[in-house]
Amino acid sequence: MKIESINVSVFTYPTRRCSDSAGHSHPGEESQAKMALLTITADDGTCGYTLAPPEVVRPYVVETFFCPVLVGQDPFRREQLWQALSHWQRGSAHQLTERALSFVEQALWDLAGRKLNMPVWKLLGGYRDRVPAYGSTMCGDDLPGGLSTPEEYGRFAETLVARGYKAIKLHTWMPPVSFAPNPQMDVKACAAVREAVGPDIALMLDGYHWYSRSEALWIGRELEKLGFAWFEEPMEEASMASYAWLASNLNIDVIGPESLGGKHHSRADWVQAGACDILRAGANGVGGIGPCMKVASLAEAFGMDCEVHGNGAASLAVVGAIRNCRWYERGLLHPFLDYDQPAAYLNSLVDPMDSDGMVHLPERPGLGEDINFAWVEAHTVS
Ligand SMILES: O=C(O)[C@H](O)[C@@H](O)[C@@H](O)C(=O)NO
Ligand SMILES: [Mg+2]
Repeated sequence: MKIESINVSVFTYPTRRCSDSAGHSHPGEESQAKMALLTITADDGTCGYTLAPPEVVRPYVVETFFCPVLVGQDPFRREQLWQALSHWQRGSAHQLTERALSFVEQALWDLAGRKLNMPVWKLLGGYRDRVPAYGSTMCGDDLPGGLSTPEEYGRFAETLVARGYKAIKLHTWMPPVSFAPNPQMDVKACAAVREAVGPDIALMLDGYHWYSRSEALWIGRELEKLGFAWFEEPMEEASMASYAWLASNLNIDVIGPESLGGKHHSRADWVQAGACDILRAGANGVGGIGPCMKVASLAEAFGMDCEVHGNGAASLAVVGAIRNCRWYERGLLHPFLDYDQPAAYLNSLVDPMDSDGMVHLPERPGLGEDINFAWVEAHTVS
């Protein structure tokens, strides 16, 4: 079996999600967005697919890195192909990103699953066929009735518990919201949510990512009083020393790194430095499903959990495959948006959640995305 071609088609779809100047998503007016469908085709006709941001898998990346390394190769030799691409990264002048590496690697997993008629989460180990989800809110905003006050966070948390969530993670206010960053407001939102949902719902905070050590320490101690389960990315993750200092001064679990590069290598340094109590990695950012599994194994070897970052088929497959992850991150959620409504290019969600807050792993072969190929074809623009 050999890889014959790698293609990307970009298509449009309607969305009410928009990004602010810091790249965080919020609800907005309906607009047309673009998504890329990356397809790896083998010589026997088997295909592997991933959905990715068009800029991440743009033609230059496909032609300069993906095709020279993958075309003509056996698609089942994922580790060898991943190592080759990973080594090309150094000479790519930062053009071959870890997200690009993640998406092409995921397409190889999807191809393997489709060829073997098996869901990827079972190929990875198949630890469980359903996982508890936490509701991960969008960042705060200044939209009346949205997430503009602590009370609105509390009310939204009540609706999430009614939907079935047994855990909720708050992303609080960040610039460009006028009063952000604001440690006191962050804590007020956390207190309002704890008051609204009671003591039995697990709560976590993922706040402004550039607080000082002093600000982070104060917030962390307030979260301890509120019985929060973990404290996420309160400071610049490039400063591992700051996280080692914070983790040594707090009882609440400090989790990370999420946005830091370095794949599974940087995660090993964080464990060695005591910079976190819970490791973090997502299949879309750490270099793909394989590196994400390596981080999970590293965490397990040190008696730690690895809380997988982000929603989506690939991260969900990892969560379904391993024991040492307590939650699937389902989101991002907002009072104005219905997460349970699949995007126009999907026939159904890859992460449906029942009324007990359990997400059921897909039984479809491959990653399990239920892609509406007719929609993609009809709305392809390049
Ligand atoms: O863009 C981001 O910072 C992330 O996507 C973020 O919104 C969210 O996914 C996160 O931090 N999860 O933990
Ligand atoms: Mg986060």
